[in-house]
Amino acid sequence: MKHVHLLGATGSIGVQTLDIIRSNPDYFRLGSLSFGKNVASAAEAANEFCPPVIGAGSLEAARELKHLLTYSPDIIPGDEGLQACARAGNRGDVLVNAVMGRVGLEPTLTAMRSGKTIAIANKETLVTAGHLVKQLQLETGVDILPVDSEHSAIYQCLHGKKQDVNSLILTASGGSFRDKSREQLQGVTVDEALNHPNWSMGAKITIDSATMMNKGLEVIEAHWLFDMPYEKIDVLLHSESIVHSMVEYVDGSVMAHLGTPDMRVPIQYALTCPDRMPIKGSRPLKLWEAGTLHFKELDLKRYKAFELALEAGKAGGSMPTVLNAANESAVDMFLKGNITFLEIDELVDRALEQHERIAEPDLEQIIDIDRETRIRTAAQASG
Ligand SMILES: NC(=O)C1=CN([C@@H]2O[C@H](COP(=O)(O)OP(=O)(O)OC[C@H]3O[C@@H](n4cnc5c(N)ncnc54)[C@H](OP(=O)(O)O)[C@@H]3O)[C@@H](O)[C@H]2O)C=CC1
Ligand SMILES: CC(=O)[C@@H](O)[C@H](O)COP(=O)(O)O
Ligand SMILES: [Mn+2]
Repeated sequence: MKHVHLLGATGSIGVQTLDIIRSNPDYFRLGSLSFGKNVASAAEAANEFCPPVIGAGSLEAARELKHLLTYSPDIIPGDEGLQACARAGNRGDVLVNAVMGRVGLEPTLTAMRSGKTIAIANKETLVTAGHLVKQLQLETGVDILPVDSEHSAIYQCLHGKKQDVNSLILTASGGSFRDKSREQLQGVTVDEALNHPNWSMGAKITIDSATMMNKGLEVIEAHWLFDMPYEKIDVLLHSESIVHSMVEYVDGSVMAHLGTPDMRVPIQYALTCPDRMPIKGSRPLKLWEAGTLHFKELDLKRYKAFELALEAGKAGGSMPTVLNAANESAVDMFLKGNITFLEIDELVDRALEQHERIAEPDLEQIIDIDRETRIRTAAQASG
């Protein structure tokens, strides 16, 4: 029996993780869950799985939840709630980090210190402080397993090997505006941006896919997860999202991972690997139904956010922290209708330009830089 602790249980990845736990009651038990604001969904999940520890986004959410529960778990509000989930249970348990944003950083570090395996969907944590996560992984020896579809694909293609690799090739769908030129992005709406061609995901990552920031964040994520220099990480446009990513080896062989776009596959693999289990309701890939698969080189001028992310990743130090904080802040403002789609890139660009790079920021510095960048980005948008 594997005990799973789930950060972000009410989100897109969280709900699909619960689906896997529900389908395999003999293999998995929920040790704790966290949620932000969605009290109704959290109550439903809690009453079904009865985890003894629950992290709530706020005191108000914690109070509301208590009235809806049919049992009496420990309910801890605020960031301390995420930390309580990260500490709950025993060494060897798994923490599925499916919370959105850099708020996932501290609980990841706490869960690692408490000896948990980390199944990480929360890419913002690795972008913000990849070097700290990596350092702690060396100290604790815990496993960090990818949930993000591209990274799960690469993990499976690498098959435990790191040598003899020419390059990691991440595929990118192109997002909701892939058929538009940069000029045509003037005046696009939030609803249009949220209309991803292949995946149904949370709002923030869907906007990141539309700007192509998502792929930039994923390159940085791959750098840390697979210990791979940026020169050996490529991105290829692939409109069908069937080839989830590839590894090219020194003899020219290319290993690819294929499947229908269904996040339950990488989520479950992170929980069962190296074993595999069937997934109820998941459609196996029929290549003849898919027909032709398309691949195209990425135009950096079209996807400015991707270029900014790549530069920040290569510059290292505190630059990726700034990239992520400015992007989270800008995407939030776009979703609220306060800035235009094209202003997202502009605000991230400005934040990076204004920042004086720190080579090896510690946790305290990272938290400060993250906070200051968000404040500055919001001020610049309204100024
Ligand atoms: N969705 C997908 O298919 C994929 C997602 N990812 C990554 O996984 C992560 C989650 O994405 P996704 O599931 O789409 O996101 P969602 O927006 O659907 O869900 C986010 C979850 O995090 C919670 N949350 C958000 N902000 C806070 C906060 N400040 N404090 C506590 N909890 C919070 C939300 O709670 P509530 O809703 O209750 O407010 C919700 O449970 C992201 O990092 C994303 O990049 C990676 C690959 C694919
Ligand atoms: C499902 C998943 O892993 C997302 O990160 C997905 O990759 C987004 O698609 P694109 O960023 O390629 O549009
Ligand atoms: Mn992805």
